[in-house]
Amino acid sequence: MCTGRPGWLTMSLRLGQYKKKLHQIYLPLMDVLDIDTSRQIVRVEPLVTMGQLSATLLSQGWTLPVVPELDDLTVGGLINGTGVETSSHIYGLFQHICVSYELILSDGSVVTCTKDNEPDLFYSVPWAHGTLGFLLSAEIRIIPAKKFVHLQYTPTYTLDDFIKKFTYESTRKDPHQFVEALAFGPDRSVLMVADMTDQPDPKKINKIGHYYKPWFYKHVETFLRKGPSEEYIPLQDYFHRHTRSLFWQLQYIIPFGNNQLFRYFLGWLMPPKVSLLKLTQGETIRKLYEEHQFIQDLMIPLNSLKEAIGVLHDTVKIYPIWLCPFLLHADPGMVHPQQDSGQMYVDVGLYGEPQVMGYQAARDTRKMEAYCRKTGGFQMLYADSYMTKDEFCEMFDHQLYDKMREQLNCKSAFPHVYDKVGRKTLL
Ligand SMILES: Cc1cc2nc3c(=O)[nH]c(=O)nc-3n(C[C@H](O)[C@H](O)[C@H](O)COP(=O)(O)OP(=O)(O)OC[C@H]3O[C@@H](n4cnc5c(N)ncnc54)[C@H](O)[C@@H]3O)c2cc1C
Ligand SMILES: NC(=O)C1=CN([C@@H]2O[C@H](COP(=O)(O)OP(=O)(O)OC[C@H]3O[C@@H](n4cnc5c(N)ncnc54)[C@H](OP(=O)(O)O)[C@@H]3O)[C@@H](O)[C@H]2O)C=CC1
Ligand SMILES: CC(C)=CCC[C@@H](C)[C@H]1CC[C@H]2C3=C(CC[C@]12C)[C@@]1(C)CC[C@H](O)C[C@@H]1CC3
Repeated sequence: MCTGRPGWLTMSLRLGQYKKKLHQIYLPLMDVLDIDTSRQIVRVEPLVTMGQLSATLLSQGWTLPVVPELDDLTVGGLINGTGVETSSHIYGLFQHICVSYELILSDGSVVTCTKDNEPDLFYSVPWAHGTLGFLLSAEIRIIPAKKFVHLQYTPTYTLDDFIKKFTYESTRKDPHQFVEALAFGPDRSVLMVADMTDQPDPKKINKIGHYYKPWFYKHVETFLRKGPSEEYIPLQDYFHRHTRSLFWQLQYIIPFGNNQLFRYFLGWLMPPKVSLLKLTQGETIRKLYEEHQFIQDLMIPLNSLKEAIGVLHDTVKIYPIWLCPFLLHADPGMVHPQQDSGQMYVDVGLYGEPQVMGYQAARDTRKMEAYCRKTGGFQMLYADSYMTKDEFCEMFDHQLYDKMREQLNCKSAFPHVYDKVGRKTLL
């Protein structure tokens, strides 16, 4: 079985060809069920999207501690896959802000698991991609929101200076609420730290969410020339700052999309729905993307970042690179740090056309996957994974997952996670 959500509607690169062979279960569950401000918990159904949830919560003065960026990401996808954002250096991944999951298992029974009640199930759901049961609802933590974020930009001009500042901001004892960086070259980066506030300086307010405003990453790049700066951005605009340009993917789809005239006259049409692009894609465009675009997030220990930037420069040379630190909690499950306590990792996001000569998608992605395993890191599974099953099992800890698959009679009910996300099975 798998969910009946069509592959073109999802925010992953794949079209979900496995769905054709499996029995599809339709789960039209798209409601925000309850906002309990005394417990600071929101209860939601799996098809609730980030755009929908953040708008609902913000109107009441609340927000999720981790708001993954793109509007159409769903709670179900983020729990059964994973989610990360610029507050993750404090709170961890999307799974770490979840308190309970209500699931329907292969035998039709409904169970609610938390870290204290059915902990094995609770810890094995994230990253399992719906191969242990179907999610019916989840309880997620909420925190008070403010109206603006105070965002400070610091350009750096050497890799060493960048690594020093980024590591400091990611690991300091009194951290800023949001930490992010964009690397525009091996030696040119802009570090961004931000905090929520209700008292913006009116002269420094920048409503970056307006359709006619420059794409956010282009705006950030200007600080390499202008030097350090600060501004106040409405919180909702901040949460969805990379949505309008799909990070920097829109430049390949609409190369003139950031042109001032285009933005003023037609900017309100942006971004095109990812689902519409997927639905209308066609085989030629799909192949072009597969062969000429490298879209991957590598989640590696922070102390490997300097080396990783060098390796990525030699292997794919794609800029900007999205850098987002996150705390990997020492919980059981598919991903955990190599030490007994939480460890700071960094999501290294590459979304673009490799600028190296002779790039070959399968060969070079496998090279990056091998490098990722070597550092003790892992790959985000919305993207294409070219690993063999043995390599996949080396990257993701299958101990608890295998135990739960056995215990819950999953083997005849759901495919193995590798068979859902592995590129080889789609060829
Ligand atoms: C574009 C869009 C934006 C949205 N934005 C928001 C938002 O900002 N905030 C928010 O909270 N929600 C939002 N939603 C979700 C919306 O609130 C829900 O879809 C809502 O349930 C729609 O109500 P409806 O009357 O159309 O119900 P329907 O879509 O008809 O039904 C909703 C659910 O209730 C079930 N249901 C219906 N009747 C019964 C019955 N008699 N017994 C048992 N179950 C039943 C259906 O199976 C379905 O699961 C949005 C949805 C869309 C499509
Ligand atoms: N900032 C971020 O963190 C970003 C994250 N992403 C990634 O995008 C993906 C989320 O996209 P989205 O379109 O929301 O999700 P998808 O529909 O792509 O779902 C992702 C996986 O979760 C499973 N799943 C979804 N809902 C349920 C459910 N109710 N019960 C059981 N399994 C379920 C799906 O199973 P099935 O195949 O059976 O449908 C699928 O394997 C995640 O993998 C995430 O990591 C992408 C961009 C940014
Ligand atoms: C911030 C994190 C962790 C990830 C961001 C990933 C996004 C940049 C990609 C997620 C889904 C991707 C898709 C495309 C572009 C890049 C993403 C938005 C396309 C729109 C590219 C054009 C194709 O025709 C369809 C793709 C669908 C998925």
